[in-house]
Amino acid sequence: MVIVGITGGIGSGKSVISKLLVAMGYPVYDSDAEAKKIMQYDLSVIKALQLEFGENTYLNNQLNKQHLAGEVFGNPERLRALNAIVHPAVKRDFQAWAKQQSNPVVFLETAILFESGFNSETHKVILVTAPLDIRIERVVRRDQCTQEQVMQRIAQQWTEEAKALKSDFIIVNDGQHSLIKQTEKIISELTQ
Ligand SMILES: CC(C)(COP(=O)(O)OP(=O)(O)OC[C@H]1O[C@@H](n2cnc3c(N)ncnc32)[C@H](O)[C@@H]1O)[C@@H](O)C(=O)NCCC(=O)NCCS
Ligand SMILES: Nc1ncnc2c1ncn2[C@@H]1O[C@H](COP(=O)(O)OP(=O)(O)OP(=O)(O)O)[C@@H](O)[C@H]1O
Repeated sequence: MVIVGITGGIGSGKSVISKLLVAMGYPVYDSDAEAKKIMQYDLSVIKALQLEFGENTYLNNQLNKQHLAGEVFGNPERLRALNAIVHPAVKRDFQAWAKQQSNPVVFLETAILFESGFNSETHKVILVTAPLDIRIERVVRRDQCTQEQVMQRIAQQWTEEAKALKSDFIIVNDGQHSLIKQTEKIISELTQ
């Protein structure tokens, strides 16, 4: 089985590529979504988060995302503490998921593949890129948040240049290049 990482900064278009791959029949592990599920049901993770970030980390038993985002995205030390609680559980969950897959090519989508060290799980990496101003504009529209909030997250992520050096394929998602053609070309190389 070939495990292919899909990475790229916030708003680059990873989820769009993942949706294309799912439509083409490939299994994709969505780390953001799975991390949220783990933070909602894994009792040891829940306890550790409450201890570190206070009781209001959960409101009516639901993860208080705004509270956590406010705590960590302007504060690298607090983000490290959050990552140290959540990432090991996500890694275990991904490994269990990968074992259950029968497709010879599967994908792991995460914005922070290299930052988190999850690239140790992958054989190949696809980097999705888009100009910074377009990424910010897309996320502001998608999440109804401010430019500053997007910039805070970008500040916690590697630059595209640093990620490109460690990636095998690059998909340019600037609205000018066909995503389907670029994805199909990569799939044909991966399956050759
Ligand atoms: C703080 C939380 C609750 C905020 O939730 P929210 O719905 O606002 O954001 P969401 O999780 O959908 O992430 C959106 C984007 O933010 C960026 N981002 C999220 N987590 C991180 C992180 N740890 N480091 C850097 N950027 C991050 C990514 O670009 C991601 O795609 C959430 O981001 C979180 O729990 N993060 C820590 C877990 C994590 O690292 N998840 C990502 C992959 S495992
Ligand atoms: N080529 C495009 N043209 C127009 N809109 C786009 C394009 N690519 C992505 N978008 C939109 O931009 C937003 C960000 O894309 P997407 O959610 O795929 O990014 P992401 O890399 O998964 O972000 P995150 O790191 O936050 O999870 C979404 O609302 C998406 O629909």
